[in-house]
Amino acid sequence: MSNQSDIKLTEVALRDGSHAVSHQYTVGQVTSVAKALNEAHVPYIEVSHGDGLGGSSLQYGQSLTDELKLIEAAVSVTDFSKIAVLLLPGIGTIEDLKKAAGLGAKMARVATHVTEADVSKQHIETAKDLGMETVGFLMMSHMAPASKLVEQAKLMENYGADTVYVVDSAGALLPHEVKERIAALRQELTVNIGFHAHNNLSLAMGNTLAAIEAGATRIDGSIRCLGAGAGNTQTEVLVAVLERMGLKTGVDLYKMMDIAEDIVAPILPKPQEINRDSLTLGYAGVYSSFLLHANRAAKRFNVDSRDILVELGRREIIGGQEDMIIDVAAELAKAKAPV
Ligand SMILES: C[C@H](O)CC(=O)C(=O)O
Ligand SMILES: [Mn+2]
Repeated sequence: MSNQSDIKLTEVALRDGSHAVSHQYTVGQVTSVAKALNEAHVPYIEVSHGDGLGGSSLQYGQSLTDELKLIEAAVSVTDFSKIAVLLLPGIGTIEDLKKAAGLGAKMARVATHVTEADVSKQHIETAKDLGMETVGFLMMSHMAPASKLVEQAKLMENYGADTVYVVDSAGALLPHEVKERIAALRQELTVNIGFHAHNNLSLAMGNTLAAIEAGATRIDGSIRCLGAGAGNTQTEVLVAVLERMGLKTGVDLYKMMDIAEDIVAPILPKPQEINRDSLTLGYAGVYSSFLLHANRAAKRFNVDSRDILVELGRREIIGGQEDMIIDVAAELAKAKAPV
């Protein structure tokens, strides 16, 4: 196991978890969660629409509250934790980034599909100019071999990313595949390497430990598993596991347990669990944030959401192609209609 004792956690419930609450976060909820996470000394708290800045739309899901208000609220109650924002070029813009920085966001995480890192250049460079810490976030990392990931990660490193993440958006990676990817990045890059898991195959914790063993020092978690699909690596559990391993996070375990139980659990519309739909995301290799949309399409077209997800996986549909969920559901409905 790595002898690194400085694992820096980013809590993503107020961003990735936005999918799980159908993008309905209120200022009150974000304020109470961010304030408590700050008191627990979580280094980074990500706040944005689930699909990043500018994500509120019919295509990605409309937010109840303007995300800039949520960012402002989180910044106003944090004096230890740094507020991070996610930006997917093409969904969010440089202007969105400037507004978030103006409100006090200190970290920009620029996310692209695993083979499209070149579109992150101007966003990473602008974030640097704004004085933000920068992260390159390579989504759907199961869709590319380690050699491709290295090539793409190097682009982000050259643009000025301080950290590059392997992002298992579908929760489809197996531990040996995580290890191979992180080890390759660790060998070829000089910047920090991070890992973001989804628990759809119940592998988020195992994969996270594999990533740490291979050299990752920046890890994402969602408290009470409040993330897309079956959620991410459960942050409070990770803090406990790392402490048992002698790896320091600086995060207060008891406080995290209390936040999970007393503040986050009451926010959840239903407990975060691996059910037939989230399991299918991991099994079929589908972007976790598609779950909400696939469920809605399944109801609308009276088809099995698993069939939609498996077909999306077969077609290798990726983030940004959410309109294909409706197409696939309509096609499945047509195929099963009596002639
Ligand atoms: C926009 C995505 O939801 C980012 C993410 O958390 C992932 O790919 O996983
Ligand atoms: Mn995610």
